[in-house]
Amino acid sequence: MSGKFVTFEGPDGAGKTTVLNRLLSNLENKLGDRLVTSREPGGNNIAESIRNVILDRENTKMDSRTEALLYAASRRQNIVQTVKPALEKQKLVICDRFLDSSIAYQGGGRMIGESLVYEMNQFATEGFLPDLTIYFDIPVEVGLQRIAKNRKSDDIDRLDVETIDFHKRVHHAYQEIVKNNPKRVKVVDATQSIDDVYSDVVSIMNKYVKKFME
Ligand SMILES: Nc1ncnc2c1ncn2[C@@H]1O[C@H](COP(=O)(O)OP(=O)(O)O)[C@@H](O)[C@H]1O
Ligand SMILES: Cc1cn([C@H]2C[C@H](O)[C@@H](COP(=O)(O)OP(=O)(O)O)O2)c(=O)[nH]c1=O
Repeated sequence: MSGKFVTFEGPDGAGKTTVLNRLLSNLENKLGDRLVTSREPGGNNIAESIRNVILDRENTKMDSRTEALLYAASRRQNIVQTVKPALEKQKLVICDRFLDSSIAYQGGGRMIGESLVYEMNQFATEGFLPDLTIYFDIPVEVGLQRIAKNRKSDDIDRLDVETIDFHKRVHHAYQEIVKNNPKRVKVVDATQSIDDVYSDVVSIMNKYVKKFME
């Protein structure tokens, strides 16, 4: 497979979606159908159906391990149906969140434990990892303030109502992922202006997935 698989990671409110949308609209012109985008949970019909179950505000009784399994199921479908077929056709695949989100949110946030969540996900991923992960680094409070400032109340999902401690555990788990995967995970300072974050992301892409950026 000589395509490239790039994932965006970070706490809620870090600005991933904002920067990703800008990047994608620029890359679409250049790459056309050599660019494939996805997101987790979701990315195709089956995985989007799983997403709706996970994020449904009515599902207050969802057990942490049920949730972790559903994320892994969505991931499996994303890999098999969307990501790998595109990589086999030498495309660039950019995905909003991937395995690191499960390690951080279910492993850290929900306290299942990072290594247990990692092990469980091996069934879904068979060891498959991104070529490059761009991590949006931001203090928990700043991310949450951004969300609070900009979101309408009917836009709030089950995970947005988690406690500050939950988000701090997620953040801490992400820091560990960054520390333990220096080759794969590149960090951007997400507290900067949108323009500066965007330009840092483009610099990283220019360096690590050069052939799609020229
Ligand atoms: N660099 C930035 N500075 C200030 N506000 C930002 C920045 N990036 C994003 N935002 C705003 O913060 C909110 C969350 O951004 P979003 O891109 O949805 O984050 P994420 O997808 O990481 O959860 C949005 O309302 C967005 O307009
Ligand atoms: C992929 C994934 C996401 N999540 C969470 C992180 C987000 O809060 C939520 C996805 O919702 P989404 O609205 O896509 O959030 P964002 O714009 O911040 O990416 O799901 C997990 O808890 N585990 C996972 O494995």
